[in-house]
Amino acid sequence: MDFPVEKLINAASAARERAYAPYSLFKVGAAILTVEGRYYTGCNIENASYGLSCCAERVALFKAVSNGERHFEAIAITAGTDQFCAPCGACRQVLTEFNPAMKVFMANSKGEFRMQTAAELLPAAFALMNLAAECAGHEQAAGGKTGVNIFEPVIR
Ligand SMILES: O=c1ccn([C@H]2C[C@H](O)[C@@H](CO)O2)c(=O)[nH]1
Repeated sequence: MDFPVEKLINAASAARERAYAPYSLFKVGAAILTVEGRYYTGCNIENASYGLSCCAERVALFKAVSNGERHFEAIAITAGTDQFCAPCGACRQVLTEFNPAMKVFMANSKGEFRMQTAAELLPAAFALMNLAAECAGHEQAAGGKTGVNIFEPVIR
């Protein structure tokens, strides 16, 4: 490992302290690391309208993307429990969008972890290429003027 996993897990643990989880009382923290070595953290943020709650992983990733980041190396997740905290299906999809090879460190309260890549956690993910046929139709309808190259990944 060419980066300190402990540091990433510690950042996730610190972010967890700021979780807003008055409904589930289940606090989660996440920390995502860019390929250039920058860290962004997130915690889960719940809502009285339960379904609007957002997971720690997506908060961390969206903070990073909105700050101009697109290239991610790894993410750590902890719920401060004995179990290694695994990302939910929605978060797996969102992580995979930016890097299927992203290392996902699922940590427990002791700082121990299990690691799998985003692609291992979400095989056969829905992706940009699945939109290709549909996008091609739009491109044709627009007379080839949408400027969207559907055959180039958006993020690389
Ligand atoms: O990986 C996970 C799993 C769950 N949660 C949040 C969603 C909800 O606020 C609470 C209970 O599911 O934990 C996360 O933030 N990340």
